[in-house]
Amino acid sequence: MSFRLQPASPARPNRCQLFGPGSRTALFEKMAASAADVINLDLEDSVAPTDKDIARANVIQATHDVDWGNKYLSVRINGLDTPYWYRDVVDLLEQSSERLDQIMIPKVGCAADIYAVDALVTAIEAAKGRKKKITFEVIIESAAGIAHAEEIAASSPRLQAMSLGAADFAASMGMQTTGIGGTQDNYYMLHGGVQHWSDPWHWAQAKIVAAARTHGVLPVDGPFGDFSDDDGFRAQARRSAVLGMVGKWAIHPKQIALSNEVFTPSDEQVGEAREILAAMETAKANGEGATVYKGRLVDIASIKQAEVIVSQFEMING
Ligand SMILES: CCC(=O)SCCNC(=O)CCNC(=O)[C@H](O)C(C)(C)COP(=O)(O)OP(=O)(O)OC[C@H]1O[C@@H](n2cnc3c(N)ncnc32)[C@H](O)[C@@H]1OP(=O)(O)O
Ligand SMILES: O=CC(=O)O
Ligand SMILES: [Mg+2]
Repeated sequence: MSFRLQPASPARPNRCQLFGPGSRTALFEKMAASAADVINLDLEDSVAPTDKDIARANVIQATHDVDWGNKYLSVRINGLDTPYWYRDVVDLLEQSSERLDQIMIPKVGCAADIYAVDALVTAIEAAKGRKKKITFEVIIESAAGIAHAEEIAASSPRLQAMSLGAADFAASMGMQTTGIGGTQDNYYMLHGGVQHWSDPWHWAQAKIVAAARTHGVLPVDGPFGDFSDDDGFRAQARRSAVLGMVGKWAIHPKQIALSNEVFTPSDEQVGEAREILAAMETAKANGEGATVYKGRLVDIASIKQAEVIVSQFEMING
């Protein structure tokens, strides 16, 4: 381990982030009643330019009127390349209730983007005497964003989560696809004349996980567009979970249960992790750093691996 210890990530469940357009107020109560851990009310790409003002007003009103229960409540503002974002921040910070937890900043390309939003948020919080410090989450969804993922992850103590936005990412990278996440037909290797599909999102996810974990930020997988494809969603989410991501977006309510299922360690995983911890307790009592569990090596690193699973499970189950 480096002299500088890896900071802990925020200890709150983030298995599913449910999105809904700020212009569709009829969805707000349904979102609040859902089983998602995080709610993302959107002012950005699911809202038409003509509806930006009304969506902003709706979302602010909903921070006062809707009972969001124990949800982590986040609002996605517009990108810093638009004329809308400053008004989003000013109105949200001046007019929303203290129920607002977080702002999601899309299309982040460098640490200075976060600095600019942080400066504005900090000034308004002070001016309005807001008691709760708003947290940030970012979307990495451009070539610049992925190139600068680490400096972005380090950019502000407000930053809690970093998502991969597969749709804008694909566009920015010039990827030849209209798919939002998931298997891409043309991304395969040939072996003995047989096609083997690979995962074009993998390297970006891995880069986000490393950047986020280095700075104590939660890495999150973004949208999976085909909400008719439960198995495809599950497969993508399972790969993300194995890579170290803590959750995934839902762009339709039917994806919530799938996400919660994948990002909650199963009884079997937790049972095995606890057995490994017990095996290592016995090893320690015997003065050993390594031992055998079910025919395989476990050692002091295995304790940390097992603790990841047990602590995820315990955090989710209170
Ligand atoms: C891709 C890049 C990104 O930026 S993704 C993030 C931004 N996008 C979004 O926020 C889109 C979020 N999703 C939606 O707007 C809708 O779910 C879309 C995909 C348009 C589908 O809506 P709709 O045609 O109403 O779906 P449906 O008839 O199958 O709905 C079934 C029941 O579920 C409800 N529902 C729908 N969407 C949500 C939602 N996001 N949150 C909570 N509830 C939702 C519908 O109202 C419907 O309810 P009911 O059964 O009639 O009571
Ligand atoms: O904002 C999300 C995306 O996939 O683009
Ligand atoms: Mg996007």
